[in-house]
Amino acid sequence: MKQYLDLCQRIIDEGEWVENERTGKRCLTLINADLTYDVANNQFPLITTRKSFWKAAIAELLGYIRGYDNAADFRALGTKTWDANSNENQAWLNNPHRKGTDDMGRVYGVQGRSWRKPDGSTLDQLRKIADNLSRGLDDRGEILTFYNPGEFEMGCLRPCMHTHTFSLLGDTLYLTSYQRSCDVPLGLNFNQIQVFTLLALMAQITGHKAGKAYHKIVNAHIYEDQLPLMRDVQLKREPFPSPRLIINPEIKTLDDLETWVTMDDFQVEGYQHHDPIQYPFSV
Ligand SMILES: Nc1nc(=O)c2c([nH]1)NC[C@@H]1CN(c3ccc(C(=O)N[C@@H](CCC(=O)O)C(=O)O)cc3)CN21
Ligand SMILES: O=c1ccn([C@H]2C[C@H](O)[C@@H](COP(=O)(O)O)O2)c(=O)[nH]1
Repeated sequence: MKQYLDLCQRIIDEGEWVENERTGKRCLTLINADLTYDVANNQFPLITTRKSFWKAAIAELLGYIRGYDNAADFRALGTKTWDANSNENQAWLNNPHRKGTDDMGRVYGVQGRSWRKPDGSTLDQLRKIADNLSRGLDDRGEILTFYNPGEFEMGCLRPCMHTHTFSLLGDTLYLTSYQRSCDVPLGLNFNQIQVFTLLALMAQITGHKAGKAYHKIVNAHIYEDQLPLMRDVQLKREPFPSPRLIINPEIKTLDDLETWVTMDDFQVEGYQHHDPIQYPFSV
């Protein structure tokens, strides 16, 4: 939690104002942030200085793992986070590749589970990683990437957290996740949970201990309409200790994640938090 608050403070102290054409809003912007999560000791990086809707963040991750391309499927899992980008951004609404209401196009999990090869067949990046790690193999290329510049125009948004690299040292699994663009008040609240949970889940289904997760962010920003709430409300609060994430031990394979897992298979213990804060969202 301290590292999150330190990053917010650093953006306020050292950030520079940058115009953003896509949203039409200015952002206070900092380049380069490194966050580390202690998955081995179950220090769940849940924001405590406001109420965090952590189930929505895990639902979003599960949707990526399943390769969903539709905001309705995300809603069925328990998150509305893709409603705006799939249905309210004019550039995407005008895009001939959009297949109708709720379509997100070829983003995130679509690339992760069915990357298109030149011969027309598809590649399942996550299945290959899960299979290798389950056999105790790290080929130094256990990389799940959603970043496919050749298909950017076929999706509603370029992926923000775009690449996850898994590494095996002995019987301990590590994760390094890269993010090109980070809405620190809203997006990072979810992305921290997702990086932590992705490592915890992959360790569990491949039969390894979880080590640390490293989260590398390039452009970390606060939108101008979020700044007063961050500076004058959230940063004035004292954090509480980290809660713990409990994952159903019956989740044992990638197939389990793809078929029967729901948000009921995740619990949080010891979550003390301050009141919610509603940050403005930019589409
Ligand atoms: N501007 C922007 N920021 C983002 O963080 C973001 C995007 N766009 N577009 C794609 C996804 C969607 N994400 C989202 C979208 C909405 C919330 C949000 O509204 N969160 C609220 C409450 C969520 C709830 O009630 O479930 C929050 O207070 O955290 C968070 C992340 C993250 N990403
Ligand atoms: O997982 C996510 C997804 C998105 N965001 C934020 C980062 C930016 O504020 C916007 C995306 O805008 P771009 O113009 O494509 O950079 O969404 C996030 O923080 N986390």
